[in-house]
Amino acid sequence: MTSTGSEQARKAAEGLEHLSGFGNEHSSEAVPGALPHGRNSPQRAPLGLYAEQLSGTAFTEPRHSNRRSWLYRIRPSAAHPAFTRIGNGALDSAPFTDGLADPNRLRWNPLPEPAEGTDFLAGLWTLGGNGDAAQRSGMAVHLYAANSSMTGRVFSDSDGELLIVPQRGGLLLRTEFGLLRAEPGHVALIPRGVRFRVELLDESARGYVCENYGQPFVLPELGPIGANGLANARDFLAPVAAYEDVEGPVEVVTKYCGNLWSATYDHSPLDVVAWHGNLVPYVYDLRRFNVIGSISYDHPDPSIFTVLTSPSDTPGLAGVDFVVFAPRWLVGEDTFRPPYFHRNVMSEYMGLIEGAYDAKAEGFLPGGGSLHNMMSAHGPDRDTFEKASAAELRPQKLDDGLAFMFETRWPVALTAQAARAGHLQRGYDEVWRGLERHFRA
Ligand SMILES: O=C(O)Cc1cc(O)ccc1O
Ligand SMILES: [Fe+2]
Repeated sequence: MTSTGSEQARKAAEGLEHLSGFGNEHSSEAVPGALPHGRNSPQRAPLGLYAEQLSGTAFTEPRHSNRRSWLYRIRPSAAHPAFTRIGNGALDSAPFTDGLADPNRLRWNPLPEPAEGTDFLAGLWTLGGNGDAAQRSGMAVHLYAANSSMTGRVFSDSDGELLIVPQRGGLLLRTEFGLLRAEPGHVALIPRGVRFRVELLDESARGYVCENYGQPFVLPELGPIGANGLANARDFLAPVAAYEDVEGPVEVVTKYCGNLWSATYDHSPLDVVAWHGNLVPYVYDLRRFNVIGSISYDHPDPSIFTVLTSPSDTPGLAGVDFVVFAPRWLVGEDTFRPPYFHRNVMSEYMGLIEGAYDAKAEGFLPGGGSLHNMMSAHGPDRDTFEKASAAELRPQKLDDGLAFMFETRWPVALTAQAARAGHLQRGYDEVWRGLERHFRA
């Protein structure tokens, strides 16, 4: 990418304004008077704009989960030519019919550096997933590695919302709703169907994407925790309206039931001058997460670190949870403090944004990832087990890492490229070898 490109993006990303609050009814206008008052679709929308509704849930879903926004735009989205199929590159979708759900513990190094000129969309690489995109259930795990901003094209995903987890390099997301900045340590969410362009704020960028085909992510219930805690609603930031008034060819790529389709519009579809509603893209700084843990004994289950959850029809059972392991104090008395040994009915994909993770002494790298599929036995590696079993238990600050997990209700089937990847670690099982027997009857 040219340095001018990232300079422009950096300038645009400076001092962005936001609207705060998860799930709020927001409204924003880039030009005063662009939003109609008292109604959504007046006979003539202000300033000659077109009114358009974008829904994220069925019209008839209960109020508390209903999502939609009204967009006031230069041209209606309907004004476009036919889409035609293009190659999917390394992007794949559920159902992963050739995919194998592997009972082995698996771990990958970071993706290899991409070829020169790879943008976010071209740099998406699917590891695996579950469910079925066309059934709006399940999820996919993708990684991305890019060294170029998207230019002359925008992307939208009809199959699900995209939770983007930058690990290296900041991103400027130019969306239909306005601009968002996502740096490593932040997450960004793009709702299903929202058009956006990713520009790089640094020389290169890489990270993770959870594509959620299921119900939109919400904040988890807090139960006995009370009215506050975990991710606080006001820390979720939506953009203010900002539009492109660009006439000329713009490629719009959409992912639709697993395949990429492209159409060349004669204008930019990022032409929304004003909008209101509760279906919005947003960013969240993971360092704002209010970490709750044990102040007596035992290691709590990591559900206590849930940032966002995509509910299923069964109460408490998530299609996918997004969980963060953020800096925190460990004070448990007579407690094995790192993650315990376990076999979990849910499947766990973990990534590392920076530093190290407390269950793995070595080999779990920033930008890499591990998959501990349903019922696979895992937990601390040998070195971590030995150290933590012998440690003197003083209050200890864990502040050298930021890890996360996509935890999903169904096993993750691998793509062939993930199963055969050169960056798949061989011999991951070794980290649990040599766990000695200590039993004395
Ligand atoms: O496997 C992991 O490292 C994730 C995890 C962390 C933890 O603290 C408890 C259970 C669990 O699955
Ligand atoms: Fe686990």
